[in-house]
Amino acid sequence: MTAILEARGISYRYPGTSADALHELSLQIPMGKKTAICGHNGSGKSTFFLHTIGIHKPAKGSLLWKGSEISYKRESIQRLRRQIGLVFQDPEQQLILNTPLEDVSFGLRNAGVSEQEINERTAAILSVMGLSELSDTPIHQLSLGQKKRVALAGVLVLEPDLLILDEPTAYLDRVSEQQLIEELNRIHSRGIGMVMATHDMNLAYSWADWILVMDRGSCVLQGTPEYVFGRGDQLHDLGLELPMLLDLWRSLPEHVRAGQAPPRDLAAFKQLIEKL
Ligand SMILES: Nc1ncnc2c1ncn2[C@@H]1O[C@H](COP(=O)(O)OP(=O)(O)OP(=O)(O)O)[C@@H](O)[C@H]1O
Repeated sequence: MTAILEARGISYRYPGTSADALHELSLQIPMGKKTAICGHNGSGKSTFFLHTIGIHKPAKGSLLWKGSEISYKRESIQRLRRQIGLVFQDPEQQLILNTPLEDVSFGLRNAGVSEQEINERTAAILSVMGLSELSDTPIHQLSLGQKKRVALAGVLVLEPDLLILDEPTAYLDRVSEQQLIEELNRIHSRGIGMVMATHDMNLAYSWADWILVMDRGSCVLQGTPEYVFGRGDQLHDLGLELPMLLDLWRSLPEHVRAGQAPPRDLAAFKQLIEKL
């Protein structure tokens, strides 16, 4: 497996606290895959993400981007931020201007792109994200799902090599979640690697092709969904549930499961049941 991003034994403690938020964290984000980072509240997912774009600097250990150690010098962090796009959990932290059009074009303007290209790229991404009709609507009038889309558009317009999403489906209803996942899959099919932090084990199971599990600032499990979710007892001890589909699958009689891989989505599961 080739890693696009790798943490080697990084530790970090927030000023004024008495415990490490990241503790000798080592993990690998594979190139071009859809990676889910799971772990309960406070396990260090967001803190790790903030290290990847240089908002925090590890007290110990190193981070490697495409095989080279990240130096925390100003120019290299600026370069890194053009290649790694981080979408925060709370869009309010990300959106700074008044309308989707202004906000999405801001990053391009900052990067010194010509006005004509800014207009073209902004219009294209707003259209892809279904936001064209809202492009001049004041951001404070948008729904949370719409704001999340604007934040994602603002990152995507910069054409990052790796997209990092912190709990992108948090507080979205099922329909908005489904739309967002379909959009992410379309983006992934254009060759952009993705990392998503999520508490939702059902989503991690159906969406990701690589899973990392964090606990108390360390990565305690990493591998394919089959490998990680095959360790139900360990997940249980970490306070994480097995995905519902896998649980249901395991309750089917053995002769039904024999020689078959567990279905990863509801449609595949329904097909299997219909055959019974
Ligand atoms: N600004 C901060 N100041 C002090 N401690 C912090 C700060 N942000 C996070 N922490 C602590 O660092 C640890 C890791 O938190 P972090 O937000 O990275 O976890 P997380 O896995 O992203 O959690 P969640 O799933 O709730 O978003 C927690 O113990 C948290 O209390």
